[in-house]
Amino acid sequence: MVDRTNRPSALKATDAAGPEAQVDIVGSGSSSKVIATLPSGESVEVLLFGATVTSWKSNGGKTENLWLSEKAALDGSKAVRGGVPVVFPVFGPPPKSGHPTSTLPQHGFARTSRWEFLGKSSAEDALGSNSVKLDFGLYRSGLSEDAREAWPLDFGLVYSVTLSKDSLQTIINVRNEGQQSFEFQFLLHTYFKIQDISKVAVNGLLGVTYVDKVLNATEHKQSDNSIKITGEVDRVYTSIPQDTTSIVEDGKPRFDVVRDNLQDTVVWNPWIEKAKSMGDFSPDDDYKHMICVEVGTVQGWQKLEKGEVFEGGQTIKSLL
Ligand SMILES: O=P(O)(O)OC[C@H]1O[C@H](O)[C@H](O)[C@@H](O)[C@@H]1O
Repeated sequence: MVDRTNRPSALKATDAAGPEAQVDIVGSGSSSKVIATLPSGESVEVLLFGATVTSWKSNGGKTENLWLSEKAALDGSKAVRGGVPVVFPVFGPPPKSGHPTSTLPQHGFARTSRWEFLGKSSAEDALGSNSVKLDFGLYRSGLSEDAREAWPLDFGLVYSVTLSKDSLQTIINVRNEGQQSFEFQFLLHTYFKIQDISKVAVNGLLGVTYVDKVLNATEHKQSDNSIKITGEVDRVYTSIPQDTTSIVEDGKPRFDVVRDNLQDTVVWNPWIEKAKSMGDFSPDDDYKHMICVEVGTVQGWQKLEKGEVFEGGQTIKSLL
């Protein structure tokens, strides 16, 4: 784990000799995005709207790892369909009443708020490869009036996106900056790009209890280590002891998703009808080319007292 303060370390250039990552801010207004590229060609793109990672290319920049709908709104008009939307402070539809998140929209406000780019820092790993960390911030002052009214609590989020040669790390740091305690849920709604859903399996959840949202929210225990996707899947796996969930394609490991201080994972594929019914999911049959494996803390609530900090996230490894 990195430091648990809520502010990113001062911008610091690497002491390492050799070229550093290139970081550019492109576009304007709600379409602004930060693009970082390593000297070896790998890259990441983060839209300030939602701090949504919309592209992550590994393998010298040749392999796109994230699925992004052709009709994803990238102009700040709605949450991005694809990439890595950040879900905070509530997952899914909020509780009907009686909770401070009750009047928030599905998946909360983080994915539809404009974040600040706080800066970059560079580092070199043990093998001498460069990596670059981009920090994004969202505070109460940055929320829409609606969100501020719906969730009248004082908080600070710093979201750090670190691009390395074969991995992407995305970590949230949540601080309670107010006088009273608050509760939240958090999830990274990662859309992985895959070649063919019929050849994909999600491994590493054996023995874990899950709620099946397709089967009327019934509770089950995962009895097979290998989950094949042959229809709509929407499952919330909770209290997972294993750190790593793997996406295997054609019998070969494709991605490892390593949880950091997060115990839950949602596995989602909308399949034929649901994909068709979503106006921003395109092309219709691209449910064949994506799988969401979403790490988070969504069972119950994380509680932060005044001044307390929570930190958690994921490291995703592209294994091609
Ligand atoms: O359409 P969205 O609000 O982006 O939600 C997309 C999906 O997110 C999660 O995976 C939930 O478990 C699903 O129930 C939901 O359909």
